Amino acid sequence: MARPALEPNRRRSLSDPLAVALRPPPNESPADREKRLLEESEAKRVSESIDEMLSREKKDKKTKPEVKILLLGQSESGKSTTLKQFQLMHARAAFQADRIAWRAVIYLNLVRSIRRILDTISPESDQIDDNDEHDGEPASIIISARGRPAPALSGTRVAKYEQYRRQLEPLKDLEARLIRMLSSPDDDDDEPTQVTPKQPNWNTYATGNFNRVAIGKNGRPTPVISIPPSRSYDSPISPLSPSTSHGLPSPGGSSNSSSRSKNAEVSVHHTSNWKKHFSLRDRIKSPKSAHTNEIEGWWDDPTDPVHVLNSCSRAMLDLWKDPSVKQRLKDKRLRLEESSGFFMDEISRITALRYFPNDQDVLKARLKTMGVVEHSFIIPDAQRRGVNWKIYDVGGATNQRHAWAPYFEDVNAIIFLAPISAFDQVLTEDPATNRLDDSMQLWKSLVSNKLLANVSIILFLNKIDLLQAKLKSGVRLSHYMPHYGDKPNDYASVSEYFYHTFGSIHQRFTARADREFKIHLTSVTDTHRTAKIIQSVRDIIIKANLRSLHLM
Ligand SMILES: Nc1nc2c(ncn2[C@@H]2O[C@H](COP(=O)(O)OP(=O)(O)OP(=O)(O)O)[C@@H](O)[C@H]2O)c(=O)[nH]1
Ligand SMILES: [Mg+2]
Repeated sequence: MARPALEPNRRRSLSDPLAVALRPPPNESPADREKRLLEESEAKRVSESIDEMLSREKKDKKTKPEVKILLLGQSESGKSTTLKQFQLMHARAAFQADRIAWRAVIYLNLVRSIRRILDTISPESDQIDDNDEHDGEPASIIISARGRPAPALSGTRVAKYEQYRRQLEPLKDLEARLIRMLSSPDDDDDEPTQVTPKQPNWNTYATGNFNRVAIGKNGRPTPVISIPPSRSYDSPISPLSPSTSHGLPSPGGSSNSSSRSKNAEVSVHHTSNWKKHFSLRDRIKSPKSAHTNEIEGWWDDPTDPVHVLNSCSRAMLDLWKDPSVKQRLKDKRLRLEESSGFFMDEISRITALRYFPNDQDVLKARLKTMGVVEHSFIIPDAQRRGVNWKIYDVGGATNQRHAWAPYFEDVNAIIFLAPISAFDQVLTEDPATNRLDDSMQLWKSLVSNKLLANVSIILFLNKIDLLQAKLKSGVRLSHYMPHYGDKPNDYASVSEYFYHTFGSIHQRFTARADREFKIHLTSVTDTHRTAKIIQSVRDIIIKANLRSLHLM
């Protein structure tokens, strides 16, 4: 039998193992040969079209501008709130679709405020003050000097305390239930156990020594989920029980270990699907009716948390309006109005059966971030081309900061938030550290970080509304920052002082003096004001980005 003609590549490279492997069988029939050649030609066509697709994507990626932004700052500085403002501006439909899911968080914020009040006014809290003066310090309590809390005063007794406690007892179970609903079954396992330094050595990441966190996709740390394990709420230490309250509660825990677990802040990672229980999807009969108030919704479901809240509404209002309660909170120096997730002035609206959160409620709702959450937006540039913005919202608590560094490498801009109203507060997770000190240290280490030398930085001196209220109420900055001296204690002088202080830290320590750098005085819960600031941030970032593209 005649030997089939050698394929050209065969002739060239018989010793090539790949060519040998691809060599057709020696006794190939003409029909088999034709079939093989057809298959080979089809495979070649497919392979070429994949190559073409890949190269097109690569080209697209090169030409389609992309901007990466990191939101940084200590816990409760306002990072997630800033992100919500971006969503409001650039993904409004999705933001509004999610509003109903925030109902659970807002309920929980409200219930926790009630518990903080009850714990603070309980007669037992005086014993704790006497025995354990400085433990269990809430984040919003006044501290007497940099770091040391002022002794709490016993003062006024609340005559109706027992009555309030009894009437509000159902909220105890509701709190545990809301936490269970917000958490997913697997979340408990993800409680971060690492003890990390406040200021991780981010530079070690650049030298390849960064091995503290589990590395996930893209070589970045895998995000963690943390919801206080429900067992701490099922434990005999009952959140609302007068006989078991320990110290003053705080929004995120206290230095007292037992109260720390019961007060641990609820935090949910985006992967935990916390929105599912409160979305409208399964409840509305006709989606259209959502706009006409005709929906048959959660208020028809007797198991919905709103019923417990609604039945406790009167007692909540009485508690909050009671002058002896107000005085007691003042004596104990608990300024609840300043704390995260404050809804006490809207009890009637929020506990109404048909309560539907508005935009402002969502901005005020507090849910602590764990890990790093990526959000994408298409934002038009000056030429109306869609630019892909990736914004990373990180957890700011000290045990979360180790996860920031892997994002430093390819980020274009950082929005750093420093809550300047917090000059008289301490970190929830570390009551020995003044919040403003912590913000300044963080700021210094970021601006001097060589990995970030080419990154534009926008500084938000945030919570100016709270700063204004605090100064007006007579709290003196010089009491906490002796450097401030006898300058006027008004908003204009104090905000200028912070503007100058943070600005000069940048000037002295920056890794690159000519980077794009801008400072804004912000109140990121204020939509109108923040929209304007975001617009200017957008312009700065796009300008800096274009410049770097041209330089490349
Ligand atoms: N009054 C007022 N409240 C603010 C401001 N910025 C943020 N908040 C509130 O402060 C709380 C904490 O804000 P978040 O945005 O959750 O803080 P975060 O920086 O994301 O905190 P972590 O996730 O723990 O790192 C929320 O209840 C916000 O509504 C502000 O400028 N003024
Ligand atoms: Mg957050």
